[in-house]
Amino acid sequence: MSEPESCLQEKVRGGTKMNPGDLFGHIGSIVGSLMFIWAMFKQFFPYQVVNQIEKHSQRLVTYVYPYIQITFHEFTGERLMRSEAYSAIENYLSSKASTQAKRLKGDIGKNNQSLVLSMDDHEEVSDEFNGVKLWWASGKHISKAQSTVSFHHPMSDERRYYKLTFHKRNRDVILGTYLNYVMKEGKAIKVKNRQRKLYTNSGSYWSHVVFEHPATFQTLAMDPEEKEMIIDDLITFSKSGGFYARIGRAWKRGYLLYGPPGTGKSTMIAAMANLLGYDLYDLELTAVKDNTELRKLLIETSSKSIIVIEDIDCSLDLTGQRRKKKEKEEKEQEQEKNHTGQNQQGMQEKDVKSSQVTLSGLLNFIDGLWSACAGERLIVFTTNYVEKLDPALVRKGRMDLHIELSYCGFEAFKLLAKNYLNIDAHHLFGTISELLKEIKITPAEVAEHLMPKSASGDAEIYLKSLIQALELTKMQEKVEHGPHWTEN
Ligand SMILES: Nc1ncnc2c1ncn2[C@@H]1O[C@H](COP(=O)(O)OP(=O)(O)OP(=O)(O)O)[C@@H](O)[C@H]1O
Repeated sequence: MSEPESCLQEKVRGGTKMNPGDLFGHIGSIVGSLMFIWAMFKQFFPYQVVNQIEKHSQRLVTYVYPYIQITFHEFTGERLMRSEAYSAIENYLSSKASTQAKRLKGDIGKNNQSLVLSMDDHEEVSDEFNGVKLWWASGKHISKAQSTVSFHHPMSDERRYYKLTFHKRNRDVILGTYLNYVMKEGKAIKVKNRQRKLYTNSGSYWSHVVFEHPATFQTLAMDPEEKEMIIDDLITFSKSGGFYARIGRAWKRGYLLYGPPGTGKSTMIAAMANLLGYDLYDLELTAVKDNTELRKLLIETSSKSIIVIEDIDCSLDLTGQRRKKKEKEEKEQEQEKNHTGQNQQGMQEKDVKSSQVTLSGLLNFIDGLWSACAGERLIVFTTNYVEKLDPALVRKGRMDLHIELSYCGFEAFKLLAKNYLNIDAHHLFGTISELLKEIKITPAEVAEHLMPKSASGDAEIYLKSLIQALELTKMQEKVEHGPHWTEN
């Protein structure tokens, strides 16, 4: 028999297009009818003849219909839950549908921005896996029994399905690997397209909004090599589920971002979330009462998420209880000296005790319980003062990567100029390059100068404004450091 493609050519019968699923279904029903007739009449034939006929008819059936079909229904179970397999297949087929199917269905995606296309009912697309060709057809049953009952819900009696057709010689490949592959890919596409969320905690409860920060690594101004290294690290992490499972470690990674305010720490976190398609949990530690609440919050975070604790040095008494004790003693001495300050003192004490989350509570969670949570998670701490942090918090293994975000260098400036002014070169770049070698300015400040103030603004105006600011800072520093101050 020739390859199935020839059978699968569009057939127009009585004006309706026939897909391979229908075609094979049709052949199947003819074969079924013949079998039925044979069952009725075979008693009139001698035993040997029956044996011979059955042997040959079996061969004939196999010869005529060498394909296997698997149907995946949209709704399954008694409560008609939407099948995960169906939705994974739908996602998997969406890209194939847009290039192959002649009739497509369009819908607005969950992020309300992109149009999502899928194949319309009774359409068909082909696929190839390890050299094996197969076909997916979409279809729908309309239940007649329900159509009168569900008058108010005209769509509720439609049952959609996908039908997979493949040659029986490929059974092992399809059932063994292909279907797993489709499920995995389909779920990955779903994760990529899902609407991501930004969670924040008030006390021990998370609330969320849609996360739509536009930052990407492309727009993040920093040393290009370091940026490449970070992107590599993140992508490697996100693909290393198998590796972490094999070595028996929790699939987590810790990042410490440090640097002065306005150097892009928060922007980088948003870029990380956008790169990996993860949700963001912005954990406000000062709002968490104690370690029990902290544990509850962290356990509730979902897989594929970044948990962020910003300004960790301000959120936690990082030098442990000792400093607290010392402060308390000092305050007590002061209190003894000054009885009139009693009320105020009480209030300050209350502040110190308002959050009883401790460093050890946080570390215990990162090292211990955390490991029991399935799925991948990044934990990111940020600080403006890395030197203030307790070494226990930042030691390797807990914080796998320490990333310094620093003042704006010339490379970072060029990227900002490209982003904000859409220029790659300018005669003032040389002056700026020289000034940036001497003056510390944050990318946030540079961005402020380059931000177009009018629709017709000339790039030169903004670059000159930046040069002015840099020269002013240079003069101020000279004044502050006296006449002997030398530029470094
Ligand atoms: N490296 C950078 N690349 C591009 N834009 C930047 C960068 N750094 C800062 N910016 C701009 O400055 C603004 C403030 O930056 P951001 O909040 O990321 O800094 P930060 O280091 O997190 O500051 P803080 O320590 O005060 O939280 C951002 O909205 C962004 O537009």
